[in-house]
This record gives sequence, structure tokens and C-alpha cells, in this order.
Amino acid sequence: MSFKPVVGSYPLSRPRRLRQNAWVRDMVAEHRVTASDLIWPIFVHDKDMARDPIRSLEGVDRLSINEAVKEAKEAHAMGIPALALFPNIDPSLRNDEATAAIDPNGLVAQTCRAIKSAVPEIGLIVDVALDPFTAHGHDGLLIDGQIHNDKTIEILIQQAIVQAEAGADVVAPSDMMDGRIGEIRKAFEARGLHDKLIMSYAAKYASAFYGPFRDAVGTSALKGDKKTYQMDAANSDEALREVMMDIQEGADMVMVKPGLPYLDIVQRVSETFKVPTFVYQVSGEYAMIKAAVAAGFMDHDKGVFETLLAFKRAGASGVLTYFAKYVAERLQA
Ligand SMILES: NCC(=O)CCC(=O)O
Ligand SMILES: [Mg+2]
Repeated sequence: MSFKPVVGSYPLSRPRRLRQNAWVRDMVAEHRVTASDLIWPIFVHDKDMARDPIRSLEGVDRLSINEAVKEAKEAHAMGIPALALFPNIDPSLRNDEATAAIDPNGLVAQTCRAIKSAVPEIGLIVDVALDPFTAHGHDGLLIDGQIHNDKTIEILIQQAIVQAEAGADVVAPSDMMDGRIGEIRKAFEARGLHDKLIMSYAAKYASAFYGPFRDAVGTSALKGDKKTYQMDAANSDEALREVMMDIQEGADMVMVKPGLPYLDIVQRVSETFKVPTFVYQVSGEYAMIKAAVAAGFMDHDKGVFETLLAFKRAGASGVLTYFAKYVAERLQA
């Protein structure tokens, strides 16, 4: 399907006619941001405080389970379809085997049960990866100094099952091990978890924009980098191969991450595969906007909405963003 737009020449065509005031701009707008576009990432912790502010993410707190339940209710009331859950685990529970990741009574499982029993209508997306649970902060098992792909997958499968059985509607593997989508899907089928959705972080880049997230989940001490498993910023075709494999392995939805620096990837993926394609406006993107606003260089709301529209233009089905609840509130006002 291709068509050539007919464009008249000046003065028959004056594109500015369609921009002359708010009602006409509104009427011809090609894209809109709505609450249903937003997925809200939240952090839970096992400390005794209701809320613990995250220094590098202004306005974002780590939450107790009770507080997370309250936030889930509010988010649902504002029309946010889903939350994405991330844990900050007590350092004493982290080890090289990431055993806390598969604890059916751990922080994540408890939070899933609490949210799903209080607000069953909100979608619950849970991150599948080992970084909050390993002492070293890598997403996989470190064996002889290397991230071991297949041994990591064995734990990811158990982690995903624990999450799904605790009530997660969607598991979202963000680890970038090869083949994990297929193995999780097979394990789900074998256990009768046919309806659990998988949102694959299919094209996740090794990025400088994850810094504040590592502060949030307590993995800032990470030594080295994640370049042997996350993608190289130099690559674009490779993202299509990654996405294709994950769809073939049973992913229902795919994600590109980070967001703004990878808009070209969002567009290529959504146009090529026509599957629900999400994008993660990551912590460093959030922090950059907050910093620019604090310095007086940018209007907060204009900056936020402009970035969200960019994701919609690029073809995203939805955006994971720390601004989600704020934006949903603004949309109601
Ligand atoms: N697996 C989830 C992330 O790595 C989030 C990154 C961020 O917000 O910086
Ligand atoms: Mg892959």
C-alpha cells in the first residue's frame, strides 16, 4: 500500500492555515497521548519505610508493598492500564546465585499478590532479570568471569514462573540472554500458564541512560558493563533480528529501550513486524528532563508531552515512563 500525497503549491496550499489556532490544530492532530498509552514503572523495597526517595530520580520513591497497592489503585482510577514492577532487595539477600529471584515469598511475589488482590483490574508487568538479586549487579550468572547464557536461563524460567503464579499478568524479560523467551514460553505452556503474556525487552541497548535506575534498585556498584549481552548503539539491523527471534519464540509484545535515542529502532520495529511495540523512556531520559527543568532550560510539561508524542509518531503502542502517573493526572485536569 503506497500513495503519493498531493500537495498543492503556494498560495493554494498554505500549511499554516491548519496551525492558526488551537481548535484547528487539535482537530487535525495525527497523534495524541492518552492515559492508555502509559505504563508506569514502580519500585518496591523491603525497608520499614512507606516511601524512600530516589536521589537521582526526582519525584520517584521506592515504595512499601502497602504504598504500592495505594499507588496501583490511583493509577487504575486514572486510566493507566498497567504497572511495571521493579524491586530493591535488601543487600543481605543478594548473592551470586540470585536465589532471592526465585523466592515464592520474596518481595516481588508478595507485591504481585497484594496488588492483584486489591486492584485486579490493573495489568501487572514484572521484570524478569537477575540484576536486583545478584551481588555483582549483572543480569545473569557470572561464571569464570563470563555471563553464562544457558545457566542464567534456567533461573529466569523459575523466576518467571514464580512471578506468573504470584499473579503477574505479563512477564517482561529484560536480561537479553539468547533464547530465554522460547524457554519461558515452553515452561509456561507445560504448567498451564497459557494466558500469561510475555513482553520481551527484545532490543535493549547497552546505554549510559540507565544510571538512575541502578541507583533505584541498588546496583550502582556494578563493575564493568553489560556490553556482552545488551546491544551495541552502533547497530540497527541487529535489532530487527533480535525482535524477529523473540516473536518466533513466543513473545506477545516487544520493547525497545532506551527511548528517545533509539526512536529509529522503534519505527523500524513497529513498521516491520506490526506487533505491539513498546518503548521505555528510561531513568536517564527522565533525569535529563528534570535536570533541564531545574536549570531553567525547559518547560516541564511541554518537554514531557513532546517526548511522548515522539514515541507515538514513531509507532509505539505504549510507553513505559516514570512520568506516567503525572501525565495521567495532567490529562484529567
Ligand atoms: N530492566 C529495567 C531497566 O533496566 C530500566 C532502566 C532505566 O529506567 O534506566
Ligand atoms: Mg535476544
